[in-house]
Amino acid sequence: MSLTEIIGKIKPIDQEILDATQEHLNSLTKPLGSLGVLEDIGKQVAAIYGVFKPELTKKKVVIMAGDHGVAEEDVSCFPQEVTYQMVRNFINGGAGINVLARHAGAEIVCVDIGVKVDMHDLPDLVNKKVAYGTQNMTKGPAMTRSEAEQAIMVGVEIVKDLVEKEGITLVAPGDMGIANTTSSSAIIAALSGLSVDKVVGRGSGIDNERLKIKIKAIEKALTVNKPDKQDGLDILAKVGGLEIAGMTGVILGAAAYRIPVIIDGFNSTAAALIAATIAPLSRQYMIGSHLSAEPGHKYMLAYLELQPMLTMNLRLGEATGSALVMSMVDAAIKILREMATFEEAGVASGNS
Ligand SMILES: Cc1cc2ncn([C@H]3O[C@H](COP(=O)(O)O)[C@@H](O)[C@H]3O)c2cc1C
Ligand SMILES: O=C(O)c1cccnc1
Repeated sequence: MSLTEIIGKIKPIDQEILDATQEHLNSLTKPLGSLGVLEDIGKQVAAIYGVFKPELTKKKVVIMAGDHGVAEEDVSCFPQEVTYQMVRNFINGGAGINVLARHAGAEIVCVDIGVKVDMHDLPDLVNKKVAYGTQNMTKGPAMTRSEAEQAIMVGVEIVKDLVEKEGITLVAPGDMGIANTTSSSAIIAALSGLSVDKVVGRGSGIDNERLKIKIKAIEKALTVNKPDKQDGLDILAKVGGLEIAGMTGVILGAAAYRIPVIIDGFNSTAAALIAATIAPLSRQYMIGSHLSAEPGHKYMLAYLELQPMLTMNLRLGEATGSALVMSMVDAAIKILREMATFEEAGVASGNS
């Protein structure tokens, strides 16, 4: 399937189910709207599935791992080897996301979409390598347009298989790629026109001196590549990353195959920005999770009109914030299925 076909497959969520679910929520034993965002999520999820009282979710975290050529500009405080070392950690079950996914009752799949080295000794790692890392975006495009498209399709195909073969009903894309906050900052700067110093942050924890280097690198990448803000694929190819492209594919795949997708922190929201630029309807399938400590994240969420449910100073990525809100999606569904109406419970309803 091509990217154009996938975009064409994305339809609006089911308005009739949305309205019927709203009516059902209004009939439950509570003041109107008093379960707030939980009601919004319940409605959205029902309308995504096109099912009045949906079943509980089968959840999957898809971690995309890729390296960044721009790492050679000294923009991160960790060496690039950490990308593949963390991949090993994901497979062995020891990373933050492994713990939080287990806590949420979700499974994990880890995909090598662009790590600089091969890891043939990890049979559980899904090998979908598009390239051995991106090029240094301060010197030219990070990827070709065709590589970016190929990496998006990796994410799409993975979600398609998970939906069709494993019956998953909820997905969260996660990231691993040293220096990827440099790319994500460039993406929001390119799209919003905000100055780089507003949207940049310390990523994995750089000091003031490196922060200046990082700002310069992003400014240079934008000047050298001149990404077209109307063209999501152009921005992605020029200043994005392979794992960001893979996450964009997971989001577009979720929208095409009609399951909700939880958007995590700075890097997965950068992927969501690209997805929404390429296919605006995909926005209807996104659920916000948390507000990252990375300062540019609030601009991304505002751009997408996504509401973060948690503010916990998380700044890890890997879909850790998404894993934390999975139980809220389950809770929203349980409200739809299990809560009594005024009539059933013999409770007098109010009048406004
Ligand atoms: C051990 C470790 C585990 C991580 N898991 C996610 N990230 C996150 O931090 C990195 C981005 O920060 P920067 O742009 O400053 O390099 C990415 O790998 C991202 O996935 C990690 C980073 C580290 C060091
Ligand atoms: O918010 C995130 O996802 C994030 C922030 C810093 C570093 N890596 C990821």
